[in-house]
Amino acid sequence: MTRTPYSAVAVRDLVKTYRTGSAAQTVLDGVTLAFPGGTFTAVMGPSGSGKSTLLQCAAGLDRPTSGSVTIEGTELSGLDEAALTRFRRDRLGFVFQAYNLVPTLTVRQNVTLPAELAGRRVDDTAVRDVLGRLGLADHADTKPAAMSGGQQQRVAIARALLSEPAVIFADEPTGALDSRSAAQVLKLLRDAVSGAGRTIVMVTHDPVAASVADAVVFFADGRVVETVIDPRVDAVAARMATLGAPVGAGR
Ligand SMILES: Nc1ncnc2c1ncn2[C@@H]1O[C@H](COP(=O)(O)OP(=O)(O)OP(=O)(O)O)[C@@H](O)[C@H]1O
Repeated sequence: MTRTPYSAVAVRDLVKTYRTGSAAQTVLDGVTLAFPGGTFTAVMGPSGSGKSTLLQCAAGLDRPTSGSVTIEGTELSGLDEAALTRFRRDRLGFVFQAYNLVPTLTVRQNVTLPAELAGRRVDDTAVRDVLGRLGLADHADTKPAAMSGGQQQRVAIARALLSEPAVIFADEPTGALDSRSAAQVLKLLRDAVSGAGRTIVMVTHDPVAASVADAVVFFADGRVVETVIDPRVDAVAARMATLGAPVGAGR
């Protein structure tokens, strides 16, 4: 059966303006994008072009100045702060460059924390299954400080996957990793889309990471300049070069 594509995340006419004193900077300048359900999209562009701001607004971590964000049919501007926090916790997963693990908690405690905060029962079998799939079966009782960057990022992915989120937002998830760990992390994200039907939106500077996605959205000066479907590493690198971005920055 062919699945009908739908927009898991849709942003419309998104504008974000920052004011410092009397100066105003428009960081998102009327962005309209749809991220289809069950797909993996990379967002690329020069430093300062607005990628992280887009991700933060699309994920309900920041409010746009104007425009709308709809996730799985829910319009975020209609939610007050408490409802937005609940929505993020229940429906979204996050993976950041800085893994954001709690250092005093074990791997098992870290990955079950969002569910526990949400008052949901955590199924032990599901925890074991996810840790096993991510190659962390022997680390359930380890604390993050005793793990490599690649392992810590896999814990962050396990934490994101355990809540069975509709959408996973990732900001430079491989930015701090060596190429071997980065490849493992990208494969796990790819499998979450191809195997489990998750939707992923990932900001990256790395053409290799972007080539794992189904599509790349290129940003410049707060606007979408191009979308490439089935991206290849060389084509992505070439497009980034024309946008004046240093390719593979941060790696
Ligand atoms: N809270 C804030 N207050 C003021 N300006 C901000 C704030 N957050 C971001 N900016 C500005 O918005 C612009 C876009 O930032 P953003 O982080 O979205 O870019 P980016 O494309 O993700 O960059 P990078 O690739 O370097 O991470 C930058 O000029 C930044 O200084």
